[in-house]
Amino acid sequence: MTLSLPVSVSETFDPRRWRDVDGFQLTDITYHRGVRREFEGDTIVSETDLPVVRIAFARPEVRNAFRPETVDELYRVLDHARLTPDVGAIILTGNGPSPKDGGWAFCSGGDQRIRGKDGYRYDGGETPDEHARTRDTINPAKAGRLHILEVQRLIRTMPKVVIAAVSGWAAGGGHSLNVVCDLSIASIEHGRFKQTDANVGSFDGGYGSALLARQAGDKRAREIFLLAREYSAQDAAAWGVVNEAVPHDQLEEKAWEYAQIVTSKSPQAIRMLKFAFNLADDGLAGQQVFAGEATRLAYMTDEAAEGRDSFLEKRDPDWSAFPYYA
Ligand SMILES: CC(C)(COP(=O)(O)OP(=O)(O)OC[C@H]1O[C@@H](n2cnc3c(N)ncnc32)[C@H](O)[C@@H]1OP(=O)(O)O)[C@@H](O)C(=O)NCCC(=O)NCCSC(=O)c1cc(O)c2ccccc2c1O
Repeated sequence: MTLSLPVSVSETFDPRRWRDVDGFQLTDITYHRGVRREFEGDTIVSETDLPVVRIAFARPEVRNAFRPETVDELYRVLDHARLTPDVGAIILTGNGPSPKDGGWAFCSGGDQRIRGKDGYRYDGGETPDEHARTRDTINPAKAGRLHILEVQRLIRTMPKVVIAAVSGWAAGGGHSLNVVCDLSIASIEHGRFKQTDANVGSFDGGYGSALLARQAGDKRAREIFLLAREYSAQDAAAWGVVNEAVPHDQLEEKAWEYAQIVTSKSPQAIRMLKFAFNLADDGLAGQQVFAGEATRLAYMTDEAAEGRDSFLEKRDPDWSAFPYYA
């Protein structure tokens, strides 16, 4: 098999670092697996998978706004990453720039052109030009969707670290996505933040606002939502909404570095830490996720094996080897 570099999907994308992930028909999202390649001259002689994937919004013409199809694809690839046992870190970013005006975006939230009364609508239009799609071409038989919230929950509860690389605008539901990621890096030149929900009659009253208050403090979070003013990547770093602001041409390099560091650590320790950070804010749902990992750890002990074996062997369990620790 001849090995080759993937097609470039963004000015920030380094094809030498990534391979396409097979088996997906994607239009609104791109999905790549990190690799280490060895070359002989220009020829790739070997390719080894690394424990990181890159997932990106691919609608730069509309500042990477999401429609239901985008959310479906995003959920599918995130869940694939979650289920891939040798992947430990996910970089979430926005491809760009826009071919229309050169603007950059991480994600500008729900696509307002296809917002119905009950949520965002699948496009039932026949037109091949997706940018000509309007509310008039919406298939009324399809239910309105707000399922970006399901994506938020998946990011929050997956036992892997999700790193936002904010390549441009993080607005509305895109702002909330950055908030819910575990770690964030923003482009100094193009990273811009604005929580526009109240401008368009929307409100993320869940993670998007509550976690923001955790990160930036209550008054600042109220300011961000209630005044809906633009703020910079440097402000975002100073306020705790991102971990670092870096030059645009180093954005994905820095995200890659974070991913390499995270995946050099103990997978068990990383998932226990992520779930421990979530636990208090996520209430019983957070306790359930954390406790699930504790159960997995317990299953690995001889004590738990004795419980299972005694049942299967139809005998009383012998707990004598297992002390009541103080
Ligand atoms: C993001 C901007 C501040 C960028 O401004 P800029 O001046 O750089 O660019 P333009 O405004 O000229 O945009 C270029 C081009 O893109 C189109 N576009 C941008 N954003 C969207 C969008 N969200 N939907 C549709 N189209 C968009 C824009 O119209 C231009 O197209 P042309 O054809 O004219 O070239 C600025 O663009 C902006 O403010 N965008 C809107 C941000 C916004 O309000 N987003 C929605 C917030 S609500 C939301 O996301 C949301 C979704 C959910 O599913 C929820 C579920 C449950 C609870 C809450 C939810 C929620 O809040």
